[in-house]
Amino acid sequence: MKDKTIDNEIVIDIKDLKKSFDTLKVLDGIDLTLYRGENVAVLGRSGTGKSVLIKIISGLLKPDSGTVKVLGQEIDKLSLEALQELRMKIGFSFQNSALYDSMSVRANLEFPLVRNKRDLSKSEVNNAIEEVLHEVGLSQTINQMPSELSGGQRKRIGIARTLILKPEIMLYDEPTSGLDPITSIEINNLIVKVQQEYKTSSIIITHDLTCAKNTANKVTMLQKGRFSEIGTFKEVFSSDDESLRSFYDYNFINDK
Ligand SMILES: Nc1ncnc2c1ncn2[C@@H]1O[C@H](COP(=O)(O)OP(=O)(O)OP(=O)(O)O)[C@@H](O)[C@H]1O
Repeated sequence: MKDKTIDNEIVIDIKDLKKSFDTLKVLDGIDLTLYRGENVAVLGRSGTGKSVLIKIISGLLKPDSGTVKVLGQEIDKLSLEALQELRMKIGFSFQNSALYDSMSVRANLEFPLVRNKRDLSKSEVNNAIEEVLHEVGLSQTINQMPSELSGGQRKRIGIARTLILKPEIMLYDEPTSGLDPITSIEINNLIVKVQQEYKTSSIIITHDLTCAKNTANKVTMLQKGRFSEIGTFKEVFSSDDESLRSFYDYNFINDK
C-alpha cells in the first residue's frame, strides 16, 4: 500500500452512479476515482450495496444512471465481446474463493490460462503456474485438492488463479471474511504484495477495518447509498461523523 507506487492515470472513474431495485435505492450517487497502482477499500455494513457496486464495475449489473469507466471504457456501453476482453484485465477474488472442488490446485490454475491464452506452450503454462504459486507462498500444494486446503490457503489459491492472467485491476470481495486474525494478516500482506509486484489497482470490499487499514491507500464507507469522505484511514476515521465513529468503535481498533 505504498503511495509511491501510485501514478496519476485513472483506471476506474465513477460519476454519480445510481442503482435501485424496485423501491430500494441501493446506490444513490457514488463517485470514485481509482488511480493506477492504488488500493481503495470500500467499507460498509451488510446489505449496503458493496457487492452491487462490484457487479456494476465488472459489467454484471447495469447502472440506472451515472457513468462507470473502467480502463477508459464506459462499461455499460460495451458489446459483449469488448466486455469479455476488458474482463480479462480484471481479477476477481470472491468471498468463497470459487475454486473447482473436483480439480487439483494445478488444474484450477491451468484452467483460466488455457481457456484465455490458447497459444501458450506446455512449459509456459507450467512456469506460469509455478510462478503464481510461489508468489502466494503455496508451491507445495500444487497436487492437492481444494478440500485438503485451509480457508486461508483456498483464498490464496483463488488469488493466484486470478494473478495468473496478470490483471491490471483487482476486485477483492471480503478477502478476510471467515478467516482467523493471523490468517487475515497473511491475506492482507498478500494483497499489498500483489499491488507492489503486479502493479495492480484494487478495490477492496470489506467490513474488516484492519484489512482496510493495512491494505488500502484510501478508504471510504458506503452508507445509505453514498460514500463518506474518501481519504486515508486516519483522515476518514478522525471525522466527527457519528456513523463512522460507531463503525470504528464496533471494530475495536485502538491504534489509530
Ligand atoms: N439482483 C438484485 N435484485 C434485487 N435486490 C438486490 C439484488 N442484488 C442486491 N440486491 C439488494 O441490494 C442490497 C445491497 O446488496 P449487496 O449484496 O450489494 O450488499 P453488501 O453490502 O455486499 O452486503 P454483504 O456485506 O452482506 O455482502 C440488498 O438489500 C440486496 O437485497
